[in-house]
Amino acid sequence: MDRYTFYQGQVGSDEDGALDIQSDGRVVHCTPYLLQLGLTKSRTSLVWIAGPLSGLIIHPLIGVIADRSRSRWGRRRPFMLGGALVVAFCLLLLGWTSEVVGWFAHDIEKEQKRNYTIAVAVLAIYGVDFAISAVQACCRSIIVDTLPISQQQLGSAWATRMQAIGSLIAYIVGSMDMVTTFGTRFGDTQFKQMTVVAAIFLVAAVLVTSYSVKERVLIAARGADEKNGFFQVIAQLYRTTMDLPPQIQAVCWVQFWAWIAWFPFLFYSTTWVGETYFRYENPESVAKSSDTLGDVGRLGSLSLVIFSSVTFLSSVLIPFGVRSPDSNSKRANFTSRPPPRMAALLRRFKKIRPNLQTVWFLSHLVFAGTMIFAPMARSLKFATFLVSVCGIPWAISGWAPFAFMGVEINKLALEPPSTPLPTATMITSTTFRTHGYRPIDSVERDVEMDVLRLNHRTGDEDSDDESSSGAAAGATTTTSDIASTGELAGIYLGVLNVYTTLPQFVGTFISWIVFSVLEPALPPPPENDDPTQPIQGSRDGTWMNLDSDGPNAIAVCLFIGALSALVAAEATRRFKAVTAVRQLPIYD
Ligand SMILES: OC[C@H]1O[C@H](O[C@H]2O[C@H](CO)[C@@H](O)[C@H](O)[C@H]2O)[C@H](O)[C@@H](O)[C@@H]1O
Repeated sequence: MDRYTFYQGQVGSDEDGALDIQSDGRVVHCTPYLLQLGLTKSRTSLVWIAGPLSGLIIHPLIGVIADRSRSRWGRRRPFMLGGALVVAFCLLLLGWTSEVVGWFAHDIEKEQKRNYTIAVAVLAIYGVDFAISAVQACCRSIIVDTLPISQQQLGSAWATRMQAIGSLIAYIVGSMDMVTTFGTRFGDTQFKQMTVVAAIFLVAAVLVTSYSVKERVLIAARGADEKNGFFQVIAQLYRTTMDLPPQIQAVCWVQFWAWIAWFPFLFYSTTWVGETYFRYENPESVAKSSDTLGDVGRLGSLSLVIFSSVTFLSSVLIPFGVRSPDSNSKRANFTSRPPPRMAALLRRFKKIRPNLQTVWFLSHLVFAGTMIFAPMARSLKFATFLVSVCGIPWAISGWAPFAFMGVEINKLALEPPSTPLPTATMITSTTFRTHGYRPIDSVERDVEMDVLRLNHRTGDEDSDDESSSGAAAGATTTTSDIASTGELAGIYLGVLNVYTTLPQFVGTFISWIVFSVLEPALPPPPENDDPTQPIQGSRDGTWMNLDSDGPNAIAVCLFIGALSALVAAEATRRFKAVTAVRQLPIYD
């Protein structure tokens, strides 16, 4: 990997790491917090629907709006920064909800104050989720926008690495006793301090990215005559979703089936690991424990730490052993000159390296082959082992679809439009680092000189100076050698996110059916009358099925997920069949 990829890939994905700190933290720590504020357990699920809802609505909407944005600060940065500030504000509001409500509502009844506090906390969570979707949409698009096609795979791999680091930091921060370590300067509870850490990480990462990444200013987009109103945006989204290019459609379908597979794993694996221990290995310990729910969580958390570590290691190591989707390019094949003895070995290794489609295909099989054993797990060790192995396919599933989308989206910008469009895409680059932002009128003055050559630049040119670019018009080049414009990155990644979030609703529905059929008599874990006290597990285990001979609903959900992963594998195989490195003519 060269400096360019490292730099752009890493900073372009830094905020993904920060995102994961906040999103993992919210799942592990927010539910007890909301319960403590007095929200009933059944209603917490209505709160967590904010995640998929925002991904379904906000991610694609911001994608389209940012694609069309002609801001002098670039198309993605204003949304990233604005979104990050809203997230930071909402996170702090979430941490200090009781205090904030106390400032505004003095003379009201305790019960009413409690209701206001819950309402503000829930609003803050929705604020976090909706704003984070905007940040997520833009930080994913900026990778597609800025990296050349040949480096899309590496850029996505770095994003996955940063996410994995973010998850690990979240677990470490969450397991530290922060109040004892740092005192009460940043809040008098662990939860408050975690919101401060998450807010600082996110804003810092977005600032670093905004400062470092060269973003292009859009001067006039294809179809620039179209209005930018709400209905036009929705119409464009609808048209694009209904008329996806086949390659992108194929990636979206893989994602759809893969997320039906991942949904039960991501939502229930922690509980499943803990439950396996109490149900099959040591049922007597339920009677001894005064906090079964907490014990289940602790056992599950350990498995998640191992899972995250495996994900991190896989995301660091696996990309070295995988051929890029556009391995024809000079850049994709570039490696620094190794010592002669190593050279032959490396050449042989490069020849046998599988490509990304194969690795993605195998990752679904590994997930399926692992989770198919879930109904047979009878010990904590085996359940933890199964969860840990899934860290490998999880690393690949966070990387492969975005790498393919990055390549395909940028190839699209190079293809001749099927219908003549009113204006050309005109984008010029701008950066904080080298010369700061130019006023928009000066940008407009030199548009014609440098902008129209954008699609002709080769991926090997890092320079800001676009006038030095240009293959001869009419020549033929491989798509991989061409720099990206990411013209429609926002909208296509938004559509991919629709295919990521819809299966989460399907997954919720499947789980609901399975739980209703297999464990209908079980009440939910008991709620606590005193919200300031930790949740107590039931001594007789009534919320947990301790019948070791009966069907295990979570394991069945995981098994269904494994079957869906097999469908995802087949969809990946088909995608592989239609993927071929194309030779595109360069056109003016
Ligand atoms: O429904 C919750 C969220 O689900 C997706 O995000 C999660 O998966 C991503 C990998 O595809 C990962 O990058 C992210 O950190 C996870 O939270 C979806 O992309 C989100 O829009 C949605 O809110």
